[in-house]
Amino acid sequence: MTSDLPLIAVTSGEPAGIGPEICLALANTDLPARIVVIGDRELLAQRARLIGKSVTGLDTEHVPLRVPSVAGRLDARNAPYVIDVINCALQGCLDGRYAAMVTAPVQKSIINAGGIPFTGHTEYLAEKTGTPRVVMMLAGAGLRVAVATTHLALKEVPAAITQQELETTLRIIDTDLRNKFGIERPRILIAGLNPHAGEDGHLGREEIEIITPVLERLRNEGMDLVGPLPADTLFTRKVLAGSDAQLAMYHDQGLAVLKYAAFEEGVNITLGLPILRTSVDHGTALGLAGTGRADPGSLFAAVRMAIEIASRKANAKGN
Ligand SMILES: NC(=O)C1=CN([C@@H]2O[C@H](COP(=O)(O)OP(=O)(O)OC[C@H]3O[C@@H](n4cnc5c(N)ncnc54)[C@H](O)[C@@H]3O)[C@@H](O)[C@H]2O)C=CC1
Ligand SMILES: NCC(=O)COP(=O)(O)O
Repeated sequence: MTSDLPLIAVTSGEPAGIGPEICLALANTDLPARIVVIGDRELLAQRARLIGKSVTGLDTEHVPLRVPSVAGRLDARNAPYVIDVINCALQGCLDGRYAAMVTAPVQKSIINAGGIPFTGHTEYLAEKTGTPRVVMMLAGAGLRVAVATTHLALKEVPAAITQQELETTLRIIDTDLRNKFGIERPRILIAGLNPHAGEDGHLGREEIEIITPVLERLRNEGMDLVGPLPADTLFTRKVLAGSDAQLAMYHDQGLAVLKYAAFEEGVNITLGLPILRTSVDHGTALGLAGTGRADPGSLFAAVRMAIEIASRKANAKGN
């Protein structure tokens, strides 16, 4: 029955990017959900005409652009529009109208240029929902790569990895792998921060002073944690075998591997939020906007993951 299907909001993202046109691929799909694309209806129709597609069969919730948008050309005057779209989906999730929100990419720099401080959906949704700590995790090609720090200048990373932050991060990953992914006792591999995981303290002491004490504490509580492991070999097939997730210490340490292995099907999920949010793994690809050549594979994977988790949650409630 149609009414039993989860209602999923998809934000169309930066209007000048590929977000609006990859959302068009969600029209008339046979996915087990009702999909609602949030964005400016005329923008979606215009982008459809540009790439020879149609908006017929696409359910939408209209949020008006501030100024008309041209594919590939950023305009800071539309920064509040991008935020309106995210807020609309978030409010729908908080009200219980939407089972999940799936986000198309935004251009972080132009939101800031528009006068709105913004580092990413991850941090924005955490702040708006009053969640002190969330975790970014990207999944694809059999990997689930979480990061201990998100959008941070590299020189600020070591100071951000404290025992308390790391412990909270691992607890969130463990809890969400159980609750969202149905993994009974997740095995998590943890990367070191320094080359060779610090080489016994000769190449940095974060492994000895921060990471190892946290892992020992949480192992004593029963968590299945392996590490700290040298990051350069953590992602080799033999080391990965049997693991359910991998924790990198910073953005590019983990996400470069994930994107190499699974760019066309990668899904970004924010763990620890009171609502369910998944996302594409790619950015706004301005150079492709309006060409019709953008691959919607990651968006479909993000929608599928949202449906699976929402359905698992609904079934657990029903039991
Ligand atoms: N979830 C989000 O909102 C995300 C936003 N971004 C933002 O996107 C902007 C651009 O970031 P970049 O680093 O240039 O990464 P990007 O992912 O936009 O582009 C990297 C390369 O991948 C290609 N590409 C990206 N998506 C594609 C698709 N669906 N099909 C075919 N080819 C695709 C692009 O043409 C480019 O060659 C930045 O402002 C960044 O912050 C980046 C990642 C995620
Ligand atoms: N590289 C992943 C990324 O930048 C995603 O950011 P967010 O907007 O999901 O926080």
